[in-house]
Amino acid sequence: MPRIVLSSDHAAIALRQTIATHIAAQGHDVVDIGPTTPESTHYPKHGQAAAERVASKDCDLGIILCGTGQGIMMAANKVKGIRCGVCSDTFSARMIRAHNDANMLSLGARVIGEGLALDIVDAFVSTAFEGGRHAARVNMIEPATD
Ligand SMILES: O=C(CO)[C@H](O)[C@H](O)[C@H](O)COP(=O)(O)O
Repeated sequence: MPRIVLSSDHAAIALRQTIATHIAAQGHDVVDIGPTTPESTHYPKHGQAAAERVASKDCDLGIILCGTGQGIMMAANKVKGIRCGVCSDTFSARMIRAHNDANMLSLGARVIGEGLALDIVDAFVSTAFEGGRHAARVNMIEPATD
């Protein structure tokens, strides 16, 4: 089971906590780095903090949320080694794993409801990268450093 880091800004605390409970019940090792209090905060620092957990390989995957999912995704993708996509449908959630080897998923808590969010999360965490022809393309996004 992958170890999964979660983070959000103030716009998505309740949905993030629901997702954390959901994937923990599936047996995933969940690292929820908050925040837990509802004060307004700044999505870039939360996106970057989660991305650094994934980039350092402390965690295998990351799930981040803000109001739209867009700003926190932009921040996460600035961290070397991160491939993060915003998803509002399950097909995209499967494809960003299968074809793009995305290691982070971003969700918009003001865009989608809880049921769809959990389905998207399930699609993301249960899909493996297909490799093959997709590997060369993913390598063009960012050359491997290992
Ligand atoms: O959606 C967002 C960025 O893409 C974030 O949730 C922002 O925090 C949002 O824009 C904040 O809006 P708010 O009116 O300050 O809650």
